[in-house]
Amino acid sequence: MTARPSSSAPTRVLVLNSGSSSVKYQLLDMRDGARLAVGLVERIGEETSRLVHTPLRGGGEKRERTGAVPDHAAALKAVAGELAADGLGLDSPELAAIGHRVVHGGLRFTAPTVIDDEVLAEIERLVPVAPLHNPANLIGIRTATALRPDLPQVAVFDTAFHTTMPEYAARYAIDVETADAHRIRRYGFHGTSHAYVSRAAAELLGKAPEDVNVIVLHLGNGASASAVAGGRCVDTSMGLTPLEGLVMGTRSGDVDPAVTFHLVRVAGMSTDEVDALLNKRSGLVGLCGDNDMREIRRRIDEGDERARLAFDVYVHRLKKYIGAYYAVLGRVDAVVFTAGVGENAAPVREAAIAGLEELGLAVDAGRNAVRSDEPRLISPDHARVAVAVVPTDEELEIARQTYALVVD
Ligand SMILES: Nc1ncnc2c1ncn2[C@@H]1O[C@H](COP(=O)(O)OP(=O)(O)O)[C@@H](O)[C@H]1O
Ligand SMILES: CC(=O)OP(=O)(O)O
Ligand SMILES: [Mg+2]
Repeated sequence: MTARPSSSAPTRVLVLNSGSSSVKYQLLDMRDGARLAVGLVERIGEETSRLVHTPLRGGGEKRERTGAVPDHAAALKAVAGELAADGLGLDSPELAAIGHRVVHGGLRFTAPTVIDDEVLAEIERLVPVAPLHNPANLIGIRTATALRPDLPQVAVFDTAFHTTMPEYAARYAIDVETADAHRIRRYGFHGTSHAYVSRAAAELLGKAPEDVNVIVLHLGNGASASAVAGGRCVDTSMGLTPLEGLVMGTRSGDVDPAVTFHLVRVAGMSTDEVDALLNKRSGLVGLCGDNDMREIRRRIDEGDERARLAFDVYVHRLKKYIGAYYAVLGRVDAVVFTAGVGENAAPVREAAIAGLEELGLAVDAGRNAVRSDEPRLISPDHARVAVAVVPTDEELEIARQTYALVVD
């Protein structure tokens, strides 16, 4: 920990990571970074919502509840109730702040920020460029503020880490005046994860972050790649919104922009319908009906051709970005896999690196098969470029940034 308060000051931080249909949360004690409770509410808005709450201190039992949770506000109230039942409630005087993941911070927010009405208004203004995420983040902030109006509420932005990108990487090749008038540029997302994982990868290599160049592949439901040179992001695959780049669970990633005009002009779809198609009915789910890589692997093992094609499209895109960012960086020290798919799906890692021996990249089958929560190398000994798996921890990183801001 960078900052240490006086012995009587509150030391706990609650982190809320509100996604489009889920809320993940962690309560941490920042004296040592220990997690006191973790949990998630998923499938918010459906009949089959599920809350899983795990207290790690205080002796409470892990609990799972199912049944409709209608919206994010209800989800957060349920979370507050679970924490209170373990004596870890939001009314605790030990709570120093609440840290919120905010997906889009535009050009203005390049660092963690204490939220006031004006910051809230700016996050709201950015809703059109993060339509699946910023509305959920706003509900999280408003609900938490209503429960503890006296506490600092801190926003930690997905976009912040990417603000170091050079202008030629951030700019789209469209008319400059139009782009500037509407603030159209590459912003990039998952930055908290890319920052945390690139630093942890340097540590795994026994080097300072300033001395290493890494390609980070964050493969969760949303997925993005980044090229990080000496600790600074120099390019990333997501753009104005979290729709561009890699193939994702339900999002298309890169498509010819003219696909949109074609669907509007020729297929007669509305703009909102195309938006929903590309964000919610594309990617793995659009290709084969499933967005969970576990299910896709199971279907492939049964000989399912559509699942095979979905996997191949996913891996092909990933391989293209590895090659592109290799070229952008010039020298690569490590290619690092993280998030749900990256940490768990050995066949994705194997297939993405296969055939890249000329680039000094290879995966050792035995190492790749190991399951672990620890950062680890999966490349063979003496490989020119390391290939690694580094579990991400966006919540810990958000807690650290939140706490550092409020104790100073
Ligand atoms: N054991 C596993 N094998 C393959 N894929 C997995 C495994 N566990 C999780 N995943 C994948 O990880 C995805 C979720 O990743 P996660 O990083 O938790 O996403 P998000 O934070 O965007 O909700 C799941 O949809 C699934 O595809
Ligand atoms: C920005 C983004 O895509 O986030 P998530 O992976 O949580 O959907
Ligand atoms: Mg995630």
